[in-house]
Amino acid sequence: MARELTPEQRGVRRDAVAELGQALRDLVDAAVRTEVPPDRLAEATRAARDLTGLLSEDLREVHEIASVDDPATGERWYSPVYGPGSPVAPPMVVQDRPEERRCVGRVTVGKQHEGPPGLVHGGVVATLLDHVLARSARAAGHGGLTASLTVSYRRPVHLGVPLVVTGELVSVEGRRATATARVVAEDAPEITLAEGEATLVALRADRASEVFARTGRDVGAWTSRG
Ligand SMILES: CCCCCCCCCC(=O)SCCNC(=O)CCNC(=O)[C@H](O)C(C)(C)COP(=O)(O)OP(=O)(O)OC[C@H]1O[C@@H](n2cnc3c(N)ncnc32)[C@H](O)[C@@H]1OP(=O)(O)O
Repeated sequence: MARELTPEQRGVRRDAVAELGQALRDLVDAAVRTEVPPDRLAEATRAARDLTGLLSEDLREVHEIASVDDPATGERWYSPVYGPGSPVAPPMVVQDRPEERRCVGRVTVGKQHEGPPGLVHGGVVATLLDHVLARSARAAGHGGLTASLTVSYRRPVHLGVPLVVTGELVSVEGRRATATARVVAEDAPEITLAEGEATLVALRADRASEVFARTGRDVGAWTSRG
């Protein structure tokens, strides 16, 4: 069952969700970096279980869209990439530039997303690329699901370094769009650390109704506009 909020209630809730999200990201960072003794870990475990109990007093079913989200535009407050409320999002801050068919993400990746020591996990790099690839197409009016994604890892991507992740819509043919993306360090933009290319396919309206039926909402953002 959808939980409808007035715009004012949604604004208040979004602020609270973002504050909790930041507190939880700080907690996750501390959890993966701590070297406190086992008795302090046990104490933290008890506190974490208490917190889970508090938040579990009212939970959404797994397909239910959050009351702070806007399914028509596709803004997700718990997105694992940019969601202000997500404890696992880096989070990337993304600016849409539809007039340039581009979007630009800024992010600094922390210890919880480490792969090789001191480096960002390759799957996380692919996730960041996937997001700006799909988003550059969406921002230009060609929303779709990622049908294929290729990633080339050119240089190691270090933790704790401000990154710029840029996606660009290259072409559109019917329901199919092609986009390219790259990751650079903010202070060395001429060196490509990783790059990606994706085919995004907009769902036919009848297929979208089927795919998103379990949300119980009208989800328009991944559907063909044609
Ligand atoms: C503001 C917030 C922004 C948020 C951004 C969110 C980013 C998230 C992006 C994702 O991660 S999406 C999640 C991962 N992707 C999926 O779950 C997709 C799963 N796959 C499918 O649902 C279907 O395979 C798909 C919708 C992609 C295609 O099914 P269709 O039945 O619509 O395809 P169809 O066979 O009719 O082909 C339509 C066109 O797409 C092309 N196509 C289909 N699959 C392809 C493929 N794998 N590679 C390349 N092209 C492909 C196909 O050739 C054809 O081209 P043409 O129209 O030119 O003939």
